[in-house]
Amino acid sequence: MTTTPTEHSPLGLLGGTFDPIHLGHLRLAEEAREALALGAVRLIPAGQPPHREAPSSSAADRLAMVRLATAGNPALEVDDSEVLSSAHSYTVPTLERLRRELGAQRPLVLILGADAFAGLPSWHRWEALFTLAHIAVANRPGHAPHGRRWPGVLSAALEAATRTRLCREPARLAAQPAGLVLPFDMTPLGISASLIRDLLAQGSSARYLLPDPVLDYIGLHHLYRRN
Ligand SMILES: Nc1ncnc2c1ncn2[C@@H]1O[C@H](COP(=O)(O)OP(=O)(O)OP(=O)(O)O)[C@@H](O)[C@H]1O
Ligand SMILES: O=C(O)c1ccc[n+]([C@@H]2O[C@H](COP(=O)([O-])O)[C@@H](O)[C@H]2O)c1
Repeated sequence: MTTTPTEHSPLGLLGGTFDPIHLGHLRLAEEAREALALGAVRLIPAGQPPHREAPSSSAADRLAMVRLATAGNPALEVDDSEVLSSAHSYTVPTLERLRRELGAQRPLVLILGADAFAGLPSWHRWEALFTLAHIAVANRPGHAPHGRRWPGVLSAALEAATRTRLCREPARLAAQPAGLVLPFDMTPLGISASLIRDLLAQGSSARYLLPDPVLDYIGLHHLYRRN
């Protein structure tokens, strides 16, 4: 049985550097929304992402591309708070702000690819994430193993934090505001922003890896060219 999402349904949160946004991100948001009966998914472009080099394109360009990619889909919202801030984009303070905005009871679901999930123990105040949101983890080709293969593969700290929270039934996400970890399967897409940046830097086509309006924006603004 499928449930119709309402404004009280769990809200999905998809953070990313989005340098640039691509179809892997959009299918991740769409498939999470559908599989987990989310009311909407809020995309949160990072301003200054921690734990990686500064993005190639500016915050303003990455935000503009996220807006172009999500235009016309009311189920995809854009949160510009991180990208407009000069502070490092740490996820726990962002979730604390969303909790103040949305209240203590609204189920929030942080959506991560398997690679991002595997790196969680290096995040700022990472254990607080579980008190603020559920975490939904999607498979990603070429990255950390997924779901049933987690035991013995995740770091000991992450496995210990996950063990008692592991959940296989999406309907449970709506019954509490935070605290569950749910692996889910999406169409495997071997698309990454770095692949797209590399293709564009060498003058190759990136068409059909990202939405046409985003590719047009990249061309118009001469982004990701080697020179
Ligand atoms: N093809 C994909 N399949 C599943 N998850 C993805 C995919 N691409 C990105 N994600 C997830 O989206 C989130 C944001 O990713 P990010 O903006 O860093 O994109 P990226 O393609 O990984 O970028 P880069 O190649 O620059 O590292 C992360 O949780 C990441 O795991
Ligand atoms: O809070 C942290 O310490 C932290 C460390 C690494 C990544 N994140 C967030 O995870 C999301 C995906 O990061 P990235 O680097 O894969 O684009 C993005 O929203 C980042 O702000 C957050």
